[in-house]
Amino acid sequence: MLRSCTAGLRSLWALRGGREGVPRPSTDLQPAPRLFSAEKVIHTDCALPNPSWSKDLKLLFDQFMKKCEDGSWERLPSYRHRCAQISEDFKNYFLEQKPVKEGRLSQVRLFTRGFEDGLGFEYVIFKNNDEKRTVCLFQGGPYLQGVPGFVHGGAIAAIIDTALALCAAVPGKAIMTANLNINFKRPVPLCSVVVINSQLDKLEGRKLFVSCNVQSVDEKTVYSEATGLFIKLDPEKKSF
Ligand SMILES: CCCCC/C=C\C/C=C\CCCCCCCC(=O)SCCNC(=O)CCNC(=O)[C@H](O)C(C)(C)COP(=O)(O)OP(=O)(O)OC[C@H]1O[C@@H](n2cnc3c(N)ncnc32)[C@H](O)[C@@H]1OP(=O)(O)O
Repeated sequence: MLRSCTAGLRSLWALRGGREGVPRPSTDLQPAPRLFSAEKVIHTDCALPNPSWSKDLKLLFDQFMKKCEDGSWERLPSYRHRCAQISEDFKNYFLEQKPVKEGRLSQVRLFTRGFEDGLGFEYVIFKNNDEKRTVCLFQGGPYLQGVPGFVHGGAIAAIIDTALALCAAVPGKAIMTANLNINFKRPVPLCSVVVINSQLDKLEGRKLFVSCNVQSVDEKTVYSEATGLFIKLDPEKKSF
């Protein structure tokens, strides 16, 4: 399975010219890339199928897109580079936030979107606002290997953190992970597809308590279980 995955990815890499910044092939769902002249950054929604997606991932994606039709679920777009609104939300909380030199701004990438198609994190998150839960469909590519043949625990933690953050996210508010607890129960095979079901368990002042499980597509295997605590940042504390 791993061999076919890497062979497919090699031809994909060649197809894409094997270089950074090449936009994904367009699909009906994909918005036209926007080019910001100041930073020359292409904003492409990465939470859409690309040729590296396995049959399982595409099938599940289609099933969830159907659930979106009545408005109960929504697909959350995801961008490799800076998202203006999120930057705006966080800007209010950080004093003189210039951790990255102006010239390197175009290199900044969301960690989980920092790999070429199919090599790292391929995922899409769907949210049900009424039920306060999200479902993340995740395929961990060959660059995420830890123990041979399996996804690195740090990569699993990163995708869990992302899934939980988006479950806890409050529009227009900045939140950060304060605590993340993971029980790794079974190793996740590289290039397989797993489903991360997250839910908001409790809201207590600025604290958002969330939890999730990571399951196989057939729901027979529970790979991990996790809980997270996210804190809404306090504008009064503006001290970072
Ligand atoms: C997260 C982004 C979501 C945005 C989504 C929108 C669009 C999508 C775009 C991209 C998706 C990206 C998703 C990526 C997610 C990645 C998230 C991260 O990894 S964040 C990075 C890791 N986290 C940090 O670096 C945080 C470091 N810590 C802090 O900065 C601070 O500690 C704090 C968490 C900000 C809290 O500090 P603050 O001063 O504001 O709070 P208090 O200390 O006063 O605490 C308030 C309250 O909470 C309790 N608390 C705090 N920490 C803990 C803890 N670790 N365990 C338990 N309880 C804790 C504290 O006791 C207080 O409780 P009470 O009020 O009852 O006294």
